[in-house]
Amino acid sequence: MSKHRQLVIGMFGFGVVGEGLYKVLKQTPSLSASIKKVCIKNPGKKRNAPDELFTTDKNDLLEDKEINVIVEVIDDSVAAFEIVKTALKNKKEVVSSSKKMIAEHLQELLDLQQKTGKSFLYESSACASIPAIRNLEEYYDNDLLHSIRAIVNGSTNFILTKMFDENLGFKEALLLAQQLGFAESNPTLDVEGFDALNKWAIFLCHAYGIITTPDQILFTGIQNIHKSDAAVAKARGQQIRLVAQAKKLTGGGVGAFVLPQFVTADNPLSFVKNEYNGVVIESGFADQQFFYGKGAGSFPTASAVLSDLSALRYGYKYEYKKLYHHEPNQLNDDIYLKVYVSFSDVKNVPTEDFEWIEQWHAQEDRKYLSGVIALQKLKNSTWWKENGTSLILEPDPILESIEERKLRKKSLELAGLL
Ligand SMILES: NC(=O)C1=CN([C@@H]2O[C@H](COP(=O)(O)OP(=O)(O)OC[C@H]3O[C@@H](n4cnc5c(N)ncnc54)[C@H](OP(=O)(O)O)[C@@H]3O)[C@@H](O)[C@H]2O)C=CC1
Ligand SMILES: N[C@@H](CC=O)C(=O)O
Repeated sequence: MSKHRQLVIGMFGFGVVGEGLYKVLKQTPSLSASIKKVCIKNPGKKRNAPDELFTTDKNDLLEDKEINVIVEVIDDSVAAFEIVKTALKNKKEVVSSSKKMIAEHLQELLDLQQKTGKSFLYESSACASIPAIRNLEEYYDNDLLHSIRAIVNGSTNFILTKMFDENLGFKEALLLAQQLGFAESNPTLDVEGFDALNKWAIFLCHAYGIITTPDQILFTGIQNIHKSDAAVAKARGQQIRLVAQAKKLTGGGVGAFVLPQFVTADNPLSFVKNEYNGVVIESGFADQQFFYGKGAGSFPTASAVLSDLSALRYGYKYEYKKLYHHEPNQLNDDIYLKVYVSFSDVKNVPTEDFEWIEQWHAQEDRKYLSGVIALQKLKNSTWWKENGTSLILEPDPILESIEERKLRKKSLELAGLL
């Protein structure tokens, strides 16, 4: 693709992101990109654009030879995959925001890119305005990426901020997130952690060359966080955030999960509020780096789509360097997690599953404990998301081995001190 190539865009979707891109493109004439046609679902809706721009026939875009780029920003992951597949097969470049679709079809999408040789870019799909994917792909093109911790869902971060900093109720906060265009059409995807999980599957591919499906990663959302948990966080001088985490393990592989976590005041994620996202990277020689920006909303998301369009003019493609040019990593679930669990009845908590329990607290109607449990045990059970039980990771939650602690315990027992 030459530097001066005109981008003729066929866009699917004219909602929060699509309309945002339409407005943003109008203000960016230097890009030499124009939207020729927009395919939407409901023809009866009033649109802030000329009627003749719209169609409900996908072939008006997919079969139009003049259209060389398809922008797919719809809220239906099944239809989105069909659109992207056909567009690539029809030799069009594609830009997409649909993280659910991408995470669920990563391998097929990789194969299609190899087969068709066409670009498929999706910077806006994870952390919206933060250029995280391209940085992981290009800048951290080595094996020194020790860990990534990130807030990748704007809606849940917005809800936590409104509830715990501004005393709004959960429903009120969620409604606001919906009205502001941050939440998914099905907000359960945000609240119960699916959206963060999908984004994390995309990050794992670009950071570590791991191709996984969302069902292989331990996760939950913010649905079970209780008022008493917020009180505990406050008393400790900490914040609760929904954190996605991945860490290269000394024994090999990468430990990864998406769970609520207590973050200490010195953790950069503690000041990420509202719909903002944040990504903390620990790497070999640079030590710690922090990326921060809006993770949801019309213009912030459109800005990332715009950047992908701009990259297309220069023929940019993801090379999936960690996957194709390095030894790809594997997920490794053989780790232990330091967890806080709050509950109303201890019979709902299998305390025998814990390696050890460090703290017990019994308040009037709500109790909590802090202890260490194997990640596998959480993955193979559901007690920690049922019966109003709330599980939150402690700060710095990963233990790669518990052997040392076990040995210490054994020697204390032998010395008669336990
Ligand atoms: N909102 C955000 O902050 C962000 C959203 N995303 C992702 O971007 C995508 C779009 O999100 P958003 O704009 O918020 O969603 P909206 O619900 O605001 O808009 C969805 C749009 O998709 C259209 N649509 C749905 N199904 C079809 C179909 N089969 N063919 C053509 N058009 C269709 C709808 O048409 P109609 O108007 O006729 O109903 C609507 O215009 C989603 O995948 C979302 O996860 C990614 C990052 C941030
Ligand atoms: N629903 C998503 C939108 C952006 O990806 C979020 O809240 O982060």
